[in-house]
Amino acid sequence: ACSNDASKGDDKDKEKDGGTKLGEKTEISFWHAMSGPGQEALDGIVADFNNSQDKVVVNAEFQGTYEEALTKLRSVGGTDNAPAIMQVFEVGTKYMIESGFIEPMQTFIDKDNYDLSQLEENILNYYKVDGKLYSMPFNSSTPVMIYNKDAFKEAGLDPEKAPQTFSEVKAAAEKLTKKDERFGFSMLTYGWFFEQLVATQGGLYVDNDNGRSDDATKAVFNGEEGLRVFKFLDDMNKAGTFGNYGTNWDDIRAAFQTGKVAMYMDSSAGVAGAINNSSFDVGVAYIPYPDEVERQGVAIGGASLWMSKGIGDDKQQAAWEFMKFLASPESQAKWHIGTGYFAINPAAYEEDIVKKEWEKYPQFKVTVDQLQDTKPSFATQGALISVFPESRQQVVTALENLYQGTPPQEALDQAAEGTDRAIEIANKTKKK
Ligand SMILES: O=P(O)(O)OC[C@H](O)CO
Repeated sequence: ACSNDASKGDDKDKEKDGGTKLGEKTEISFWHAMSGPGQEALDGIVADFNNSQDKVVVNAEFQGTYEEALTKLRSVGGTDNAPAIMQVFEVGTKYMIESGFIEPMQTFIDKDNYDLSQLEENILNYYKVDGKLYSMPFNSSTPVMIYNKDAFKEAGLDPEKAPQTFSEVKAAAEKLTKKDERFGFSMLTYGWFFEQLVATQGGLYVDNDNGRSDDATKAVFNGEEGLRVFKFLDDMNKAGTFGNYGTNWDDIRAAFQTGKVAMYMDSSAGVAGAINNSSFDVGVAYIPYPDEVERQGVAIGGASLWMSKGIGDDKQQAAWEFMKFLASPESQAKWHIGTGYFAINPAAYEEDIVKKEWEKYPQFKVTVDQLQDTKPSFATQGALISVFPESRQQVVTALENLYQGTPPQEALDQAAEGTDRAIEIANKTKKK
């Protein structure tokens, strides 16, 4: 929670939550997990909001990665130390809904008659559960494949034509690999990319329509779609064309930007950084898919904003005002060009600053096209599981094991079994 001189000695104005009431002003805290260009852009928009009016002060506080931020939140959720607003990654959605410490966003949407139709439908579809919006979409991304166009030219590949299928990527990776100098392809050891490579084949992650028709009871990502992904990675790893940079985003991004890797998977939120920090031409492409299937598209990634329950009307109203400001076309235009995250409000794409940026960097538009080309289905809607963060960790371990030599099916099955156990425990606890 915040404190400053103006609030000292005025304890009766202190309300519980991450904020303090300062005379006429309501001060609230906003926990987020944005670093790098995301933090810079976010701080700018928060300052815009604070300067745009004199009733509310928002304090943006960085809490580490999505995983770290959620862990911290779990320890203070529902207490006086909880922030008024928290950013939680998309796979925390079901956990948050069931947490008991949030105020559903729908309450404010209904009260305010807020026009949801101004927001991107694909994004709302991800976050709507039983027709209700529990959190406010904010930073939405999809994965993309980013590549070094100069390296393509040098290897005799067409820099304007990125490889699309698994076999095309593998063949390009062969050509791009230079012993002791450069790997052809890489992917962060992160479950999100695996989830997306399964979804683009129309594959489900868990049963019950990806946990959307009923609570999931079982992982199904170890079927043929998941296996194709693990084999794809295994083939390149064995061929020496795959660079393993572990689990840290900064490491893989640095490897790309210093020319040690020619193609890699990133979030669309990594596009601005890749372009600005590389001394070569950067290409952005759709994520690859297996040759034998039809591409289905991608699921929404990123995070949404949640409001704490029990923090008093003033704080909640202040949080709602800020969320509406964030969703405006002006804020979303700044956010999109500063990061590569989508504009959750597509009217932002009509803003001059976006049009100019797209002319200069057509790479940004690829991310929007990929989302708009996506075929809606339970697969591309993304899975809903209360233990998703735990399941992701299982997939990380499976990928690590794969790179160490565990056969693809075996590595995958272990992750599926681990996920099943976590689901079973969660479902039992819920029933009690
Ligand atoms: O890095 P982001 O914000 O694009 O998010 C990626 C994943 O969706 C996080 O769960």
